[in-house]
Amino acid sequence: MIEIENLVKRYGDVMALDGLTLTVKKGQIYGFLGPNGAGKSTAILSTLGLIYPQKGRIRLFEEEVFRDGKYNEKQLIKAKARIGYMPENATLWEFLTPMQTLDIIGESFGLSREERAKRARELLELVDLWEARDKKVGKFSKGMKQRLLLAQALINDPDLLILDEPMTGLDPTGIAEFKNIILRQKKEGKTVFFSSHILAHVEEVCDTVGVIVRGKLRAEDSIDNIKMSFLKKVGYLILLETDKPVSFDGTDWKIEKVSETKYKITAPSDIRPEINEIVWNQGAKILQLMVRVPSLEEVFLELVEKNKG
Ligand SMILES: Nc1ncnc2c1ncn2[C@@H]1O[C@H](COP(=O)(O)OP(=O)(O)OP(=O)(O)O)[C@@H](O)[C@H]1O
Repeated sequence: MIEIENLVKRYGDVMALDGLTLTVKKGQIYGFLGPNGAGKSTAILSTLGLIYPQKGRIRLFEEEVFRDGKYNEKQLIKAKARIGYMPENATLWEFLTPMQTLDIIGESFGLSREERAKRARELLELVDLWEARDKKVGKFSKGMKQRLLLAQALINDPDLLILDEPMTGLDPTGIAEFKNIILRQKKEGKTVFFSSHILAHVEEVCDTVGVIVRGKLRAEDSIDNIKMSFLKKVGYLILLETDKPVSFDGTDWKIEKVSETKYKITAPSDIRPEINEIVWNQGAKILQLMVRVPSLEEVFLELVEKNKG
């Protein structure tokens, strides 16, 4: 659905995208994760043809829309008819009701009066705002506003939804509600690409995560696979029964002696068989061996730290 290749965007001296490459496949919920200023909004704005990168390629729905500084306007317009976009920090007309808001947006997409009324009802039910359909938006909570913005993005029944930081500023209930709506989109066969700098937003809901740091993608995979690739950093916490210290000389493992019988070991692969052998050969016994799989949070922070420059 989205293929970005070696995209470069400079704002004066600031290198916002430094050869960004990423792929979003049909039916995915793709979490575009990165710290503040990493280049997420720049990538999204480029995908929508709203800013001019200097180099690279962008394909949408398998058609090239951008190459080396130029958009193919015809293809871009065609692609955008199939995209729903929710910008970061978007504002609503506070003095209008959700019905009026969706009516105006529907009209701008060329929907007839009947279509607009039908679509508004479907969408307001979907985002759980039907009861509030005739209330002024100005009185809404942040969560209600975000859900209305999402309904707005869905007005043209898009195949691809692009959401820039949609959950920022929501409370836990708001986040849970938003995640549910996103999951429902996937069930309907839609593809969702959304950015966040908060890890908890992408965990649970995304099947694929791309991590951008300083304008480059540093990892792109399923959450499980990203964690697996960090298995080399897995730590084993070992409890031994021994009357003398055990030596791990000759291994390249990182050993931290917590006490005479307790060791924390970090190793680049699954070393469980070797640990057994070493300990056994020195007359000691393993009482407990715990594997410490890193959380996505740790993986993310590590990626950010490693690529900070
Ligand atoms: N219009 C602009 N003019 C100059 N520099 C800009 C402009 N827009 C963004 N930048 C810079 O480009 C870099 C990437 O910004 P971008 O907004 O794409 O990051 P982001 O990952 O979306 O950040 P956030 O999570 O804070 O929204 C940052 O250093 C930012 O300051």
